[in-house]
Amino acid sequence: MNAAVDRTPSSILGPAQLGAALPGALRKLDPRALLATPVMLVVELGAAATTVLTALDPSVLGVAVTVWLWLTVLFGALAESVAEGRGKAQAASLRALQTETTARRVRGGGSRGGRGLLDLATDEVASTDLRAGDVVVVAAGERIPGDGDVVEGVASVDESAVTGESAPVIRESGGDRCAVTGGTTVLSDRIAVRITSDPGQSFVDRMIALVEGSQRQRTPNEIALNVLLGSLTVVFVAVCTSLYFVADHSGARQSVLVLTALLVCLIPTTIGALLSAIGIAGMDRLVRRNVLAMSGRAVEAAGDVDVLLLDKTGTITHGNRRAHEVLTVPGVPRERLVEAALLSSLADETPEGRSIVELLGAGREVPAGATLVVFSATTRMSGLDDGDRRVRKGAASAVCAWARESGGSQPQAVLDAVETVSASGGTPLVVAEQIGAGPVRLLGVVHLKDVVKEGIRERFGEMRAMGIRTVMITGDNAVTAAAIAREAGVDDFLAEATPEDKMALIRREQAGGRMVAMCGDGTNDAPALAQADVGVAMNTGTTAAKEAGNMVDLDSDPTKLIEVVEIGKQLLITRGALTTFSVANDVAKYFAILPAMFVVAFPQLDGLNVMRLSSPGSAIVSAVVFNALVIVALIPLALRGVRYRPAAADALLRRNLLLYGLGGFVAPFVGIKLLDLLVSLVPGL
Ligand SMILES: Nc1ncnc2c1ncn2[C@@H]1O[C@H](COP(=O)(O)OP(=O)(O)OP(=O)(O)O)[C@@H](O)[C@H]1O
Ligand SMILES: [K+]
Ligand SMILES: [Mg+2]
Repeated sequence: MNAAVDRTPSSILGPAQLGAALPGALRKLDPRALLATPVMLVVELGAAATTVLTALDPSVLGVAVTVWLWLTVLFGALAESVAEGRGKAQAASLRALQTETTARRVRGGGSRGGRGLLDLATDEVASTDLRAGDVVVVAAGERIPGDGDVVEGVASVDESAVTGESAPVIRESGGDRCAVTGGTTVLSDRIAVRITSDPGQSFVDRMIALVEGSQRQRTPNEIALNVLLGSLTVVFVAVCTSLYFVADHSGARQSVLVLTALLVCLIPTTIGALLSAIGIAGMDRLVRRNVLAMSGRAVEAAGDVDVLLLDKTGTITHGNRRAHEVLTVPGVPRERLVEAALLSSLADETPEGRSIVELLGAGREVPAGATLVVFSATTRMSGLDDGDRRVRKGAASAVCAWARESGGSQPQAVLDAVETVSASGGTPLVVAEQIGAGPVRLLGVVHLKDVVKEGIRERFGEMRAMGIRTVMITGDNAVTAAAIAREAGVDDFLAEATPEDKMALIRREQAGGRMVAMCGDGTNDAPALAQADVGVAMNTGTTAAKEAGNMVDLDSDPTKLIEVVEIGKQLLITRGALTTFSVANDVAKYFAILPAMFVVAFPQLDGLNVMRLSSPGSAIVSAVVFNALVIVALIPLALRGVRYRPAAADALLRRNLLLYGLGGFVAPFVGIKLLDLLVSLVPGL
C-alpha cells in the first residue's frame, strides 16, 4: 500500500501497539489536553494532590494510591493514543502519493472552454505550484498532478493507490465520471484536467488528516455525554467533600489521601477514559472498509438511518450509459435520423453523446458557424443550431414539450419506440429537428443502455431486513425508472427528478422525522447529498458530489451503506454499553468499599461489610487498582466495538442493559475481593 490497501485488522493491543502509542499517551497528560475530558482531568488533579501529600508524609498507602492514580490517567491517554495509532501507517503511505511531480500546464488554459485544450502549448511547472483553475495535460504513464475534472478526452486511470482497487477506471470529460484524484496514474491516452483544489486541500490531504484523527471533532452526542459525565463528577466531588466533614464530626476521621482515592473510584473514569477512543475507532473501522467519513456526526446519524435515496445512473447502474441502437419511425428515412442524431451529438462532450458518435460513425464535422446547445439536467436536451435549422436530442418528455410548443405533432410510432426502450430499462433519447419557425418534427429514438450493478438486489433485501427503505431517484422517465427499480429491487422510485426535486424529497422525509441517507455521483446530486443526514458520494463521481457529501465511498458501492449503518449502530451501542458498565461499576464500588473504610470506626456497619476486605487501607488500594485495570481490560472492546446483530432495537437494549449493567455491578465485588487478597500481603496495608 497504499493507504487503503493495508486493511488487514492487526492485533488491537499487542506490545508493539502499546510501545508505539506510549509517547503520544505521555503528551496527552498535559492538563490542557485533558480539559476536554473533565473526568480524567479530575483524576490527574487527584494524582497531583496525592503526590504532594505523600511527599510531605510518606506512607506505603500514599505511594500505592499515588502510583495507581497516575496509572489511571495514563491508561486513559493510552487508549486514545492506541486508537489514533491505527491510522498512522495509512497516513504514511498516503503521504508517498504526494511527492512532487512535474506538470504540463496549458498556457492560458484556465480561461478557455473544454475543446482543443489538448493541442495548446504547455509550460512545465512543479505540481506544488498548481492552483485551482489551472489546466494541465496528462498522458499515459504520467501521474495526475492534482485533483481536478477531466475537461477534454478519455483515459483509463489506475486509482489503486487511493482506492486499493487494481482494475483501471475510465475517466472522461462531460459526464459524472470526470473527477480525477491527484497522485493517481494515467494508463492510456491523454486528458486535459482542470485543477479544482489548491495545494494542501486535496482529497489525499483530507484523507491523511482523517486517518490520523487530527481532523476529528467531537459529535453532539459525545459532547452531551461528556457534560453528563462532568456533572456526575461534580456530584461525587461534593459527596466526598461532605464525607470528609461528616467523618471528622463523627470521630472517624478520613485522610484527604483516602478520600481522593475514593473520589476517583466513584466518578465514571471507565467511560471517561474510553470515550474518545470509541469515536476514533469507529472512524477507523469505516476507513478500513474504504469509506472516508468527513464528519463523526454523519457516522452516528448512519446508525439511525430510516430511508436511503439513490441516484440511478452510476449508483445503481454502472453508469456507462451507451448508445445501443436507433429506432426509426415510418415516414422518416433511417439516414435522416442518423444524420440528425449525429449532428446533435458531435459537440456533446457527455459520455452519452460520445457513445452516439461511436455507434453511428464519425466522419462528420460540426458545420462552421453552428452554435452548440449543451446538455443540462434542467433542459434535458442537447444539440446544435445551424443557421435556421435546430437539431435536438433528449428526454422524451422534454423533446415532446418542445414539439408541442411549436405546434408539432407527436406520432404514435415515436411514443411506442420510447415505450419499448423504457420498458426494457433503457434510456430513450428522442431526436427532433425544427426548420425556421416551423413545427418541430420527431425523427426517431436512440436507445441508451446501462447495466445494473451485480448483487445489488440481495443487498437491498438486507437493508429491508434492517428496516431501511430504499428509494431510487432519477432524471430518467417513469417507465425506465420502473423497469430498473424492479430489476434492482428498490422499494420505491421517483422519476424525472430535477436536482431540486431530489432535495425536496429529502426535506419531506426529514420533516416526517426520518433520518435520510443519500448515495449519488453527479453534480446534480450535490444539493441532495448536502441536505441528507448521511451523504455518501461515489468515488467515481464528480468533485462537486464528493465535496457536498459527508462521506466518500472509494469503492463506489452504494450497498456499502449497509456496513456504514452497522458501524454507526455499533458506535452508538458500544458507547451506551460502556457507559452503562462504567456507572454500574461505580455504584457497586460505593457499596463495596464504604463499609470497609468505616467498619473500624463503626462496628455496627459490620452487617454491610459483605466483602470482608482485610483492612481499610487494603480496601482503598484494591479499589483504585481495580478501577485502573478495568480501563485497560476494556480498551480492546472500545476499539473493536460491541458486536452488532440485526435485531429489534428494544431487544438489543434490554440485552445490553442486562449484560453491561449487571456485569458492571457484579465485577467490582469479585475483582476487588481478589485484589484485596493480594494487596493485603503487602506490609503496611
Ligand atoms: N447528453 C445528453 N443529451 C441529451 N439528453 C440527455 C443527455 N444525457 C441524458 N439525457 C437525458 O436527460 C435525462 C436526465 O439525465 P441526468 O443524467 O441528469 O439524470 P440524473 O438526474 O442524473 O438521473 P440518473 O443519474 O439517476 O439517471 C436522461 O434520462 C436522458 O433522457
Ligand atoms: K471510577
Ligand atoms: Mg446521475
